[in-house]
Amino acid sequence: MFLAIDAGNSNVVFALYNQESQTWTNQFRLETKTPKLISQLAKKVPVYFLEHGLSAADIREIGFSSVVPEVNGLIVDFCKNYFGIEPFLISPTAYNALEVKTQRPQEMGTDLMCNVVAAWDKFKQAAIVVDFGTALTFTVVNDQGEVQGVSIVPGLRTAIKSLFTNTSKLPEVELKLPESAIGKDTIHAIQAGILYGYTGLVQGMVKRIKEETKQEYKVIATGGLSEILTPLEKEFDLIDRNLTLNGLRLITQANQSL
Ligand SMILES: Nc1ncnc2c1ncn2[C@@H]1O[C@H](COP(=O)(O)OP(=O)(O)O)[C@@H](O)[C@H]1O
Ligand SMILES: CC(C)(COP(=O)(O)O)[C@@H](O)C(=O)NCCC(=O)O
Ligand SMILES: [K+]
Repeated sequence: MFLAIDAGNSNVVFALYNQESQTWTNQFRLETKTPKLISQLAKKVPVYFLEHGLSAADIREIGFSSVVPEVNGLIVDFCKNYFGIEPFLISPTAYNALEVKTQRPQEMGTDLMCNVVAAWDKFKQAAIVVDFGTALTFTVVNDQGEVQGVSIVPGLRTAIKSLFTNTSKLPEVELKLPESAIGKDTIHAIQAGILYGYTGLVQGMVKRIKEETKQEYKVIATGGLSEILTPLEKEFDLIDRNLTLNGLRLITQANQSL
């Protein structure tokens, strides 16, 4: 089995891929925060394997994407100790098939690179990948398979947290779309502002990118919060939570023989 490890700013996702059935068979998340991650790696991973009838020896190869360099050492050491495997750490330039046409290709988050590699593999067309993670990102690939660049705003939960931490009276609210854009109490006011506001933000960004580049795109959503903004459903050609994992697999595959 192939193991994909995707370290984002909120969660480290572990996902197991069965090459014979070509499916992701198992998936679990740990919290990225470092003190918690150390104990979670040591406890939750072995327990998960045990509970699901899996053995560390089932894992033949590991692909690792991280946008949180602080945790890389911990995860690499864990992989060496528990699986006896040195993971393949993805870099933004690890996938030669897609050229990164930005000023500093090395700066681009490897999760975003995984996203566009998976999008290109699926559609072979110009695409905008919208990733609803800790950050909300738009990554653009043109019809030649060239990565054009990225736009970044605070993610939905990050935006709600920032209101809560920067004000005296605003609570942290649930990510739930209210019926009206006009709030009738504080909780609804925040939900209305964030959820309808972000709906407009995503629509506006997609429109702006299309206008600037005079091109049509497949628009693909991914990330843990990709299904919260239900009014956006018609904007997306595809919502695929496994997009990053699929890209991680394709990049690892292109670099080593799976
Ligand atoms: N299956 C899920 N259901 C609900 N919330 C989720 C789920 N998966 C992730 N989330 C939440 O979505 C947010 C973004 O997650 P994710 O896309 O994994 O972010 P990152 O890549 O930045 O770690 C986090 O707050 C996470 O807890
Ligand atoms: C933009 C991101 C913070 C998104 O991270 P995530 O929300 O998945 O945790 C990450 O891809 C990152 O740190 N990128 C580096 C900057 C760049 O892509 O240009
Ligand atoms: K991510």
